Amino acid sequence: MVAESRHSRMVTRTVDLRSDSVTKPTEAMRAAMANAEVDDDVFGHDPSALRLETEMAKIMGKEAALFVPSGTMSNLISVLVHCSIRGSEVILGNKSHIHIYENGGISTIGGVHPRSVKNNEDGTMDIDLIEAAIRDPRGEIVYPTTRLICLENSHTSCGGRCLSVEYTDRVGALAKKHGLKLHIDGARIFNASVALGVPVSRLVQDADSVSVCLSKGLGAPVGSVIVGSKSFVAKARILRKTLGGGMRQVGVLCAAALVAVQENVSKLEDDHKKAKMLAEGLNRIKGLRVNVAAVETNIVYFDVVKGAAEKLCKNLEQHGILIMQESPISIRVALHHQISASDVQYTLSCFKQALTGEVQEDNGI
Ligand SMILES: Cc1ncc(COP(=O)(O)O)c(C=O)c1O
Ligand SMILES: C[C@@H](O)[C@H](N)C(=O)O
Repeated sequence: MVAESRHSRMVTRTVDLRSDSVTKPTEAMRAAMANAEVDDDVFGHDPSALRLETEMAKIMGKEAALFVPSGTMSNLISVLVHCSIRGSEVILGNKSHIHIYENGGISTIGGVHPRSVKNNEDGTMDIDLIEAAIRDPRGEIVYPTTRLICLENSHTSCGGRCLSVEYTDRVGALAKKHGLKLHIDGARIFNASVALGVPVSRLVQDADSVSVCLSKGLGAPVGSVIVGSKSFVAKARILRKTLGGGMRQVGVLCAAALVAVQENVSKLEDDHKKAKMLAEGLNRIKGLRVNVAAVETNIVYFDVVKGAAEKLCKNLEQHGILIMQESPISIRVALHHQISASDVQYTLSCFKQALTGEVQEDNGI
């Protein structure tokens, strides 16, 4: 515990807003892990993995599903299955997680060429710019071959903004028109579904594959799931093994994930409300700038007007507030089911103290 100077409060709690990937397994998840029915999943016999995959395929409205150790691996496998022929190209957002935060794996491991299109502030890419990025087959002597379009919903780097079902359907229609496949990085697709009030299966209806993170807002300790057609998932299973992602008694993890899916989807709306509450509070603090209207789910980006984001993060850490610096002037916070309304109020008081010197006692409730 970091002792504060006598002019301010002792640190009374830790509020971890670095990401929604930081949650700890609940008691129910730990019990499920301890009692999980397991077998060898490489042989396709782990009953808890099969149960989770069956449930996720049903929820997402797809034929099949595959448990994968991480969202990065599930995106990589999905792109590589769709782009299995050398010289393939994928159209994706210039701010997409696949393009920015996955070590360029689709190229360095998969040999797939990325063709980035500018992301708008709302996470979309202009449909006409996507169509313009599709390679003309007549130029095959010099061009890669476009085989896939990737969307991200909700969009992490665009502040957790949601792609509408209408937009997704239009991109799906464009992909079909050109004989392309559509993959959705749905790390937070349940957040988008809840925020839009659209069933998750409808939101991904036109997608040939979806990567769903169980370890983000759903709160599972580990893992993602790929959903798609039976033939797609069969190929994904082989590639998962190739990449070293085939695991043995993985039911221990899948049992926790099943609890997460059953218990935490209903908590996402509350995460969004707390994110909005935090954004509104931060926007009232002199020295911070927040686009409150852009907060649609559990992620909030904001600017430190005087550009001292690193100093502010360090100051807040001394009060037990953990946040993610995005740039010299911007910060990101992500709400999750283990952040209470009281934590939000405590966080706001710590920001206020750090920026204005005003100290408020933490009443701890
Ligand atoms: C949109 C998006 N896709 C994929 C990932 C990768 O997930 P993982 O961290 O499990 O590899 C993340 C990480 O949070 C993400 O935000
Ligand atoms: C930082 C990023 O890679 C991670 N996916 C997150 O949103 O926390």
